[in-house]
Amino acid sequence: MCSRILVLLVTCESINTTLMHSLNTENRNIFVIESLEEMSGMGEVWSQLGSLMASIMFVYAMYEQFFPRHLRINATKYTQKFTGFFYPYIQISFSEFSGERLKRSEAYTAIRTYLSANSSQRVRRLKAEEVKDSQNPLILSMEDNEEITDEFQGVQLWWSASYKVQKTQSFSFYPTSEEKRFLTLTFHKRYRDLVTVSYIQHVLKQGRDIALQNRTLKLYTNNPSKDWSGYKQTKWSHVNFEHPSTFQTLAMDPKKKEEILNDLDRFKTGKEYYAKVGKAWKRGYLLYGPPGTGKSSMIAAMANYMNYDVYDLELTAVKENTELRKLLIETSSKSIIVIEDIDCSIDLTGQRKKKKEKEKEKDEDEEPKNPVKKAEEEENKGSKVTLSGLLNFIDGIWSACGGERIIIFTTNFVDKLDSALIRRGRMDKHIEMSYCGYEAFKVMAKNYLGVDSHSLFPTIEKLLGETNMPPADVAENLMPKSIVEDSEICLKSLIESLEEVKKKAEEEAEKKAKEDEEARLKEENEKEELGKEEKVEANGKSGEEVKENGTVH
Ligand SMILES: Nc1ncnc2c1ncn2[C@@H]1O[C@H](COP(=O)(O)OP(=O)(O)OP(=O)(O)O)[C@@H](O)[C@H]1O
Ligand SMILES: [Mg+2]
Repeated sequence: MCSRILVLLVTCESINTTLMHSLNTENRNIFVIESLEEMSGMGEVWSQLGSLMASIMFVYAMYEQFFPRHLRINATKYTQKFTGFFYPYIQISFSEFSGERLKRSEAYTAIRTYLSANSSQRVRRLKAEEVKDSQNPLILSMEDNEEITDEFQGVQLWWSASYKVQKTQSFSFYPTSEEKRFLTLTFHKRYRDLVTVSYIQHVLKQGRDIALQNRTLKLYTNNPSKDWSGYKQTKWSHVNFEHPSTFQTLAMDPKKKEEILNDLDRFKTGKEYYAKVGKAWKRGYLLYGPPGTGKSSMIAAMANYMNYDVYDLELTAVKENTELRKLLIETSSKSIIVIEDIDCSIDLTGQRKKKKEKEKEKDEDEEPKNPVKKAEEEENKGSKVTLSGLLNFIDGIWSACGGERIIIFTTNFVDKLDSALIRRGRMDKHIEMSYCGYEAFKVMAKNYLGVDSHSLFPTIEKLLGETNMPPADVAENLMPKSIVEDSEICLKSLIESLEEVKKKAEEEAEKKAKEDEEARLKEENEKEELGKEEKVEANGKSGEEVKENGTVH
């Protein structure tokens, strides 16, 4: 008995780590069962065990109390060396906080996420925690002192969660204690290289990927620069991005859709490729087309597909190029930066300038304004972002900070844009969002009405070929207006609208042809008149010449 106590005394420092794990191994179980079989009866076993425990507690308390600290440290050191001979496992611990408890360790968070994805089926005692910014508001992780067995390339590893309580050093009437949580990975020493080189990387990557998958997307918009200083300074405000548009719901030519999806896939997995060719890991899309053709819906579908945040940049609220750069630096990677209606946002063609000048003239003619209001207006007008500033924003040296970003411009009038802005390399892919074709209609009919085919489809196909109706209008017609409306009523309503649009277009075309004809006739008349006048003038001149010379031919 005495020898048992001594052995336990020597190993008591490492009892938490070693014994916990050893008890789970087969050998230890066999040892315990054999020992129990040796004992004559259960009562005897319990009484012996009780006295043994009491002795251990007593000796351990004496040891803690009276053994000098430096000797204890040495004892621990040698104990660990001693147990190292017999204990072939290595342990790595990952603390919850790194440094001076300032920042939560990213590795800890990633591992916890990885384990929570694995633990919910295997562990009996689970802890539910509320998490922010995740699609699953509750995550389940293993309770303290639980253990999960994981397998990697045929090797078994064990994860356990535990904590150490530390008394704070500060003087206080209410002494508090801090819990230092950590996760411990245990594995056989012969797999040291595999675990440290590959397994940990694998766990961290998986954990980050799961977190990315589960996070809620954000929609950011830039604040005016007067809000950038002071307490709670933020350049971007955000809300959760919950747009339901996806590539399934987006009505467009299937081939075009496929092409865009392939392009996005290539971009997402192209980190090495971009590094190899020496390009910043970003891609620009220009979406152009008439209103209501799905440009904004396409952006939302892209964000949902890529699982990227959206930064909706309102250029008119940005005063200078330097502000634009600051905003760019504050964006995170895995994001889509959007500038909608780029032609209206910035002076790209000089038109806005002209408009401004006109406005100014108009203002001058009007009565004098309240000075405060005038100052406010001046401030609002004062966007000095230039084309070169915007070009730098897109592909200047700063744009490479962070990587994995998509920049999207949308416009209704692609011809208005400066060619420097939309050249390949800046806007790598130009996507035309056009009026609703038959293929796009079929997608919408499936989404809105759940029908793949109908006897009215051929009529609609013909009418769509003869008219220009944006998908937004088609969608409006396909939406049942009451609970009793069925698909046939909706399709008929669409046909009516299409016929109306066709009639309107024909009338307009007629009107235009008439106007053109009138203009042509007017021009011809003017030319004729001019010709007549010239003739008269020429005749007059020749008469005067005759008078001057005094001769008649
Ligand atoms: N291609 C499409 N597929 C599915 N729905 C569409 C499509 N285009 C438009 N819609 C519908 O029309 C609505 C308006 O479309 P959206 O805002 O995407 O058009 P837009 O091209 O951005 O217009 P604008 O140029 O005026 O900004 C959407 O909410 C959607 O319901
Ligand atoms: Mg839009």
